[in-house]
Parts: sequence; C-alpha cells; structure tokens
Amino acid sequence: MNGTALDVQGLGKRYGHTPVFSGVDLTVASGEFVAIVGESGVGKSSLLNCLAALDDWSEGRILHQGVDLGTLDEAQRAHWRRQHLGFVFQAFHVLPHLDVAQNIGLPLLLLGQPDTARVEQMLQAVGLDGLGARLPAELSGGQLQRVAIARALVHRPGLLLADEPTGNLDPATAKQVMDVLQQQASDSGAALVLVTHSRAAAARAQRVLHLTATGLHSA
Ligand SMILES: Nc1ncnc2c1ncn2[C@@H]1O[C@H](COP(=O)(O)OP(=O)(O)OP(=O)(O)O)[C@@H](O)[C@H]1O
Repeated sequence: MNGTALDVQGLGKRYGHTPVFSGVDLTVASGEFVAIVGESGVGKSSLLNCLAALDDWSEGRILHQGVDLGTLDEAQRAHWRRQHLGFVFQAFHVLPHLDVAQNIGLPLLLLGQPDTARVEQMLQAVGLDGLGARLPAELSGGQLQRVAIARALVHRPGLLLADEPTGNLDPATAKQVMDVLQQQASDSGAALVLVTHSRAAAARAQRVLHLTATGLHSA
C-alpha cells in the first residue's frame, strides 16, 4: 500500500486546563517506521492514545487514509479501530483465559471474519509455531509480546501503534521482539509509530522525532 497512512495537523492535548502538548504535525507514509522519543511525562502515551482515537484531543486534526477521525462518533471510532488499527502495549495486554491462537485471532473474530489459516500464518511469522494452544501464563515475556504483535497485525491494519513495547523486556529479548515488530510491520506495509525510551529501538526507525510541549521536532 502506498500513500499517506497518517496525517496529523496542529494537534493539541489538554487534561482539563492543564496543557500537555500543542502544535503536533506528523505525516507518516504507509510502510514507514517513525519513532517518537521525549522526556517522561511530556505526553508520548497521550499522543499515541489520540492517534488511536482512544482519547479525545483538544485541537487539530487526525486523518487516517483521508478519514478525519474527529468527525467519527464513539461507535464509528471503535469500528475504525477494529478495521484499521493495531496497538502494542508495554504490558502486553493479552487475555489470560484465551489461548495464544484465540488471542491472535480475536481481531478477526470481532470483525466477523474468523480465519484459522491466517492465525497459523501469524504464529509462524512471529516465531510461535506450535504454541497456539498454550495459555499466556505458560509463555515468557518476549513470547507474550510476540503474541501481542501477531494480534496487532492479524487483520492487516494500515496503522500500527506501539507504546514502549520493549519496556518490560531484557535487552536481548527486546532486540528479538523489535526484529519481529519491524519485520512484520514492513511485510504488511503498515505504518509503524513507536513510542520508546530505548535508543536501540528508536535507532531502527526511518525517522526519530522528539516530542516537546510545543510539538514534534527532528531528534
Ligand atoms: N488521564 C489523565 N488525566 C490527567 N492527566 C493525565 C492523564 N494521563 C496523563 N496525564 C498527564 O499528562 C502528562 C503526559 O502523560 P503521558 O503518560 O502521556 O506522558 P509520557 O511522555 O508517555 O510519559 P512516560 O514516558 O513516563 O510514559 C503527564 O503529566 C501526566 O501526568
């Protein structure tokens, strides 16, 4: 897929009267990998939650492949997320009572398009071949994050957001998880926006942007 996956114009976020950031402009092409870094508390997670339309923003616009997310109501945003978005969190957020294959297949199930062959394909792609019947409690942290990556991409979203996905992992495991995340995002042609404190993870991106209270700047 070519073209612009994400176009953010003059985005600002306040919690009540407390400003977090303003003036955020960002264009991400399909297949591009952008890292966002910045001091703790500057608003990186808040920005990502806005880009996912999980939280409201105070000013500006977010367009995803031409769709203005600000014009969608809650139900339409939920529908947009299900179809077009993958999200990987620091704390994995896999569902403990579902096995690995069920966790990975959940986005397809929610879309009414269950597809066991696609789930198998994703299991292989992230190096978890043969582990589909395991419960999350029986996996390592690195394996859990691979489940989360497979789940985030199983429905072929155009936009993949990752919030500190290696924050809970040791450096060697973090490297393996980043290899999988980068490779899978690239193979699927998804735009990848990564928030991280890890210099090693950020250095993999095509662009590294620094978030401050006044916007995103080239790092
Ligand atoms: N729901 C909320 N209500 C009010 N303030 C909030 C809320 N969520 C975050 N904040 C505040 O907004 C600011 C930005 O928080 P955010 O978590 O986005 O920063 P961050 O850059 O991701 O930080 P870190 O790198 O430590 O994860 C912080 O001052 C935080 O206390």
